[in-house]
Amino acid sequence: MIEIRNLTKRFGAFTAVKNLSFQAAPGEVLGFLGPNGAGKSTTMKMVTGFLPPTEGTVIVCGHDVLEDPRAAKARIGYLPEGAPLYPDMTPRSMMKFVGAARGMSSGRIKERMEVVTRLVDLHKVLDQRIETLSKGFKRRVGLALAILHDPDVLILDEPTDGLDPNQKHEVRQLIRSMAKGKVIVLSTHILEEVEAVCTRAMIVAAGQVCFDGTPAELRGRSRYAGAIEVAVTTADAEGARAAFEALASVHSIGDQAIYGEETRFVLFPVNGSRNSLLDDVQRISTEASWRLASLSVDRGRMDDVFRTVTSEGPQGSNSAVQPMKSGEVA
Ligand SMILES: Nc1ncnc2c1ncn2[C@@H]1O[C@H](COP(=O)(O)OP(=O)(O)OP(=O)(O)O)[C@@H](O)[C@H]1O
Repeated sequence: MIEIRNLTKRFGAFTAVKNLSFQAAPGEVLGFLGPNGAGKSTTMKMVTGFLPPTEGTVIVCGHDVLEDPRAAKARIGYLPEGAPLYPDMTPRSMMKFVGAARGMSSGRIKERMEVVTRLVDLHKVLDQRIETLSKGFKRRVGLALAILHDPDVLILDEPTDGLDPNQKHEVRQLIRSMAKGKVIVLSTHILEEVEAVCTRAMIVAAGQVCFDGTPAELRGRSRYAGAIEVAVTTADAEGARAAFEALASVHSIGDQAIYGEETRFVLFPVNGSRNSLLDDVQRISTEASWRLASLSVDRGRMDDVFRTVTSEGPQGSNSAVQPMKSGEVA
């Protein structure tokens, strides 16, 4: 369990993190999102005891990071941004070095190295100099070092940054496989990553929490959540649009875009009438001279809600997101 109370960090006159409070329990994978400079790394450094807060308290598994740093740090595994490593060492020698620095016995280091090497799949490169490894393997070495002492809390600063899609997939799988019984906090700029890996999403902007909920709740805040996307042949677009506009279940028509032979519309339903809108669209398409090429319900768009949430400011000060009227520009 980690508990963060009223955490603040000031650099001179600039406040990077403002009065941040949250708790995370074992089993939670908390995705920390936010624009550049939001204060994510600064928060992670304070949680791991690498940076003293200006104000506030961090409790890790019952230990105050400032008052009892050794006990707290023994429970934390930290993958810093960029995963700094010693380029001349090999993964094997670096694991031994870090294990010894953490006060682990040689027997325990050996036992954990076997487990960790298997977990992050390092066998092939165990004795290769780190500077000659690919980015993906370097990140795996960073993860191996972070989990070597089997910590209860894992703090991962942009764990998939700079990795190719396959490597991202592997690291995400690894994080998910480690989540049971641990608290994992990871920062990322990739909204899909939060859905793929996290049980909880927290968005910070200008050092303050703007959103705290599940990834599904985050997506659900999008004005597109529940909107209906339809496609018709471009030659029929004008007639179809007029028919959609005439429906009582349509609140407004959003983006209209041409993709090859097809034109797609986003139809926003009048509050509470998504099912009627679905029925209406299907009915008029069978009655009309044109046919639907596709019809789908939008689950909400992460990038859209991220923009809205981060521009609205701290949690509690924001209002519900409303669909726009026809003709308004997204
Ligand atoms: N040592 C420092 N001295 C002065 N300002 C700092 C220091 N460290 C961070 N900052 C500032 O604090 C703010 C928050 O930085 P931080 O690195 O925590 O942001 P971030 O959310 O992790 O950003 P990114 O997504 O770009 O990694 C930034 O404006 C940064 O310039």
